[in-house]
Amino acid sequence: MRIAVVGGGYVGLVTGACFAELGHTVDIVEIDAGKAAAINAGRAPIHERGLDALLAKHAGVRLRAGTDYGPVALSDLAFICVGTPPAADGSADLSMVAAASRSIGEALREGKGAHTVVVKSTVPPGTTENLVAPTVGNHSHRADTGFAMNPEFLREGRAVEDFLHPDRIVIGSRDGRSGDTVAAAYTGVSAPVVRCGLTAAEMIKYASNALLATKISFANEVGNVCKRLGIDVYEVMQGVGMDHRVSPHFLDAGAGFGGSCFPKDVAALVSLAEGLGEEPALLRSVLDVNDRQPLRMVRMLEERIGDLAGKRVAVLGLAFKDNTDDIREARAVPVIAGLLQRGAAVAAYDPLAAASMRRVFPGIDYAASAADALRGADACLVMTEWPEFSTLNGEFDLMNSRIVIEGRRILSCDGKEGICW
Ligand SMILES: NC(=O)C1=CN([C@@H]2O[C@H](COP(=O)(O)OP(=O)(O)OC[C@H]3O[C@@H](n4cnc5c(N)ncnc54)[C@H](O)[C@@H]3O)[C@@H](O)[C@H]2O)C=CC1
Ligand SMILES: O=C(O)[C@H]1O[C@H](OP(=O)(O)OP(=O)(O)OC[C@H]2O[C@@H](n3ccc(=O)[nH]c3=O)[C@H](O)[C@@H]2O)[C@H](O)[C@@H](O)[C@@H]1O
Repeated sequence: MRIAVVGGGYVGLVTGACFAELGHTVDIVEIDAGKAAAINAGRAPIHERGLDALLAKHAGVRLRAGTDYGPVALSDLAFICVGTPPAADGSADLSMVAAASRSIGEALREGKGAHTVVVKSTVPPGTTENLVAPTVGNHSHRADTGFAMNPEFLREGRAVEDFLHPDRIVIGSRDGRSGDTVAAAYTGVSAPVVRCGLTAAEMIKYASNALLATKISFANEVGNVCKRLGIDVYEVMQGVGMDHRVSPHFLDAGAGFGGSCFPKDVAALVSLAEGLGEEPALLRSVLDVNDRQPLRMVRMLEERIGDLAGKRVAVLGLAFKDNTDDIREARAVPVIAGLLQRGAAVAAYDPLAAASMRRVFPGIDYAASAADALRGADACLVMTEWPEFSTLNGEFDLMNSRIVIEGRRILSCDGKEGICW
């Protein structure tokens, strides 16, 4: 099959590389010429386990990237994988989806045979039907294009594995042929396929992210009560998660959820619900609890050591989670801002994300290792679940005092004296 992937970011590049691995011929259309060149040179512009190996195997062979939409006209399937960032009011900004749809429409004017346009970006219910399909149609002047919606559930840092071994593949379509063509592209991936309408597929994605985010905020709210009671929320949630109706996943309390998706997708669902005249009280609370968690950590530290002015605080972990250099909505950002506001000096360390964070906070110290960040620190806040932090132990002895607040339950050192969450 010939597949065009529009947008070569986290989702587009992983989608393109994995479809090439499944045997398809893939063209990535990416407006950023630098990214396209890197992909063609076999260099992943993002850090994703397994991606370099796929690029080494397929770049220049079955996988090509460029800024030109020409390959769309030759494709059986064109996947839209551009960003849908939050607008100022929390709703999804669909300008990139609209622009991509226009360009796809123009390209399809030259196309022969059957084409299916597939939305993979996370978009509010109704977008494929009411924005993408009419925009493509108005610019292609064709009525024979098929449309499908195939949401993506991959996690950053585990994207290749998630794409090739998903829990399910959701395919929304308004005609059977389009849905069948998308399903055929996944031949070789073993997973149940959910077939539904376009709008239901869009809603499945929002509802999935919103439910996962809700589990985390629920665990955090219960965790805050557990803290007052002097009991361990992880022990409590382990007991709760053993009920198969709940599942043990996404019940880890701590600093709250970050990343480019949960905060924006829950906000977009809130905005959508409000626009429809609903009162999304639960979803608003999910965001509210999440917004408060990072500063709770700073306040816990103040309760513990008093005024933070002039204190040196090590912040371990800057990425929004482990195995990525992505700092979008990372919980370390409000924590560092809160520490600086209180006059503390920050020594930060992250195995991958220091360069990105330096653009946000150029004036703080960036250490080359966790040990360097901890040396001489009065306290430490752990913000990311990096596996390498789990083995830290003697390094905490380099601190002035062994006060460590875990925003992620990752430390396994013995003698957890002074260590709390
Ligand atoms: N990052 C993630 O883990 C996941 C993201 N999603 C969703 O997938 C979508 C894409 O997200 P990311 O890949 O993270 O975004 P991204 O920002 O990393 O990548 C989007 C890419 O599209 C390119 N682009 C923008 N407009 C274009 C146009 N008109 N033509 C060609 N290329 C264009 C940009 O230059 C950028 O490289 C979003 O809707 C997001 O919510 C869904 C599942 C997982
Ligand atoms: O739509 C998306 O973009 C993606 O959003 C999330 O993936 P991702 O944001 O990459 O990362 P997660 O592993 O879900 O973690 C998100 C945040 O929640 C936090 N988290 C996660 C689990 C938990 O129990 N507690 C918790 O605080 C993590 O530390 C991280 O900050 C979803 O897990 C993916 O299924 C989805 O495709």
